[in-house]
Amino acid sequence: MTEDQTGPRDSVSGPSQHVPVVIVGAGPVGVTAALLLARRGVRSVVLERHRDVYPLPRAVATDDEVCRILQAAGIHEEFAGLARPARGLRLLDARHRVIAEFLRSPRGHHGFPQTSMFDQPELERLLRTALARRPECELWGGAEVVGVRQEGAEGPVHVTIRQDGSERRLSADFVLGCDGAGSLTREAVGAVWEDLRFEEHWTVIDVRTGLPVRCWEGVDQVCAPHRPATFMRIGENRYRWEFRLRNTEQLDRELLRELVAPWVDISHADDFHVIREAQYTFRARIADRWRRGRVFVLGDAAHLTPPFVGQGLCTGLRDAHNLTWKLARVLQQGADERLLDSYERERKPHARQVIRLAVAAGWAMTGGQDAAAALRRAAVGAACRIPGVTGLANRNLNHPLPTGPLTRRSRLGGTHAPQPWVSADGGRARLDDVLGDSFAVLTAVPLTPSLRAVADGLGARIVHLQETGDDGTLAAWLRAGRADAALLRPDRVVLDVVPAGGGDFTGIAAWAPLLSSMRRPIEQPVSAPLLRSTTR
Ligand SMILES: O=C(O)/C=C/c1cccc(O)c1
Repeated sequence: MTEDQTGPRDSVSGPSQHVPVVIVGAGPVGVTAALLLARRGVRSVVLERHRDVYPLPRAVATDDEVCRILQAAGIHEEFAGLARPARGLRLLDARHRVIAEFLRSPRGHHGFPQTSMFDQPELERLLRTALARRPECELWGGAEVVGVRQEGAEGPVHVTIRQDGSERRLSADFVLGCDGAGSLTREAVGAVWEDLRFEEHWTVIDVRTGLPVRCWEGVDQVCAPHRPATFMRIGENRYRWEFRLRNTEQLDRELLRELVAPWVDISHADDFHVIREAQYTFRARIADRWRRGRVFVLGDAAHLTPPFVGQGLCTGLRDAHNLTWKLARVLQQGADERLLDSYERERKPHARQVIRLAVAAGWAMTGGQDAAAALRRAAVGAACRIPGVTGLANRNLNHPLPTGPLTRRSRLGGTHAPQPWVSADGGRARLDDVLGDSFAVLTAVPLTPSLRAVADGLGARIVHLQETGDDGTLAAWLRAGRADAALLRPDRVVLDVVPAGGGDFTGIAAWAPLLSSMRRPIEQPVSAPLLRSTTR
């Protein structure tokens, strides 16, 4: 990528420090990526142009898969202390009658509440505290990245940084651009936005109040083309409203009183403090490429989604989870760099689907003022048939990643394994805490020596379902997937299965060459039927 570089070429003299990974941007995606790498022993420097956490809230929601990612980063318990499980999402009509209700479970497939609300600055402080505990990570505040350039096809990436009035340079094996919508790294990757055709101006207000607020402890989406709105409780006495104002409107106290009246009466009250008011242009966009050479983009640098399904930050954290274990395998085990091609291939279709769902939800709230639109909205209540709105029922999108070398075609391939509580050391633990940070095999039957050798080649933990002491979730899941055993990637996605009745991992010929470590090649069994006895 020498010819497609961003920023000054060699304006900085002197030797540059080398680090395996440079992460541009210390928002939640960047810091989570650093923590996930650190858990695998990969060193990184996180560069952030601001010195402190941005003090105002932006993202407000996580789903259960994202809580699992925070678990992998080692902060889920602290996060639970500041998050508030939500009951779900309701679509209301202009008169605030419920048209459709999508309830979220307090314990979803991943073992966490399917929707939780939180305050972003609190999450960011938590992430940074966790980062400060890791010797593998450094966070450089006040460090603005002004150039990213890879030396040749195989060479290191040079990052030019402006800090305290002077420029310095870092070189890295890989650079992760977690630098948001205005990403400089995206330019370095040579990406352009694909417009997914949604652009609306909304006003977001965050409020602190002790007044009684009519609230069902979930998210309200008001589907009223003249006055669409979103409302949710974020904390003990913290609330968020989002309104699409008319072009001529100014949000003064009188208009605010009128807008929030369906939820709270502020006519005679002082105790209603707007702690933030911001104008946003909600957009739907996806970068046409997410990687060039050893430079990647993640989060808002790669995709922008309207907030109507609460998935903006979640999508970025999924990117970090998907990419970091692969990078670690390349850096530490000498795995083939083609492994990294799967990042964009797996993540982009999912991000696109999330954006489409958010656009559909936005359309349900705002689209059309004619009689046909009114009828369509009425139909939502009856059958939830507005295109995309049915997807809200399953908005945490536990749909399979596309089939590829690391997601073999089978009933379970590319899906996440569930996470029940299991027995551990005489107590109880979440499954992932027992599995550790690497690959894992969940098996209902004893493994043959050759399958065991494959698992060993991956450094996989082998867990026999008879011994997990879970509530039967795992056995039922394997049965439903018609599998005797499932091979899980470090991000808990099913890489491959041993089909019910025995056999080999079905796709080993595709994934073994990508995952092989230079130190410990994975041997492919010639024929490896499972032993059918129950003894080992
Ligand atoms: O579908 C859910 O459970 C939550 C959706 C959500 C969360 C946060 C903000 C939103 O506009 C929607």
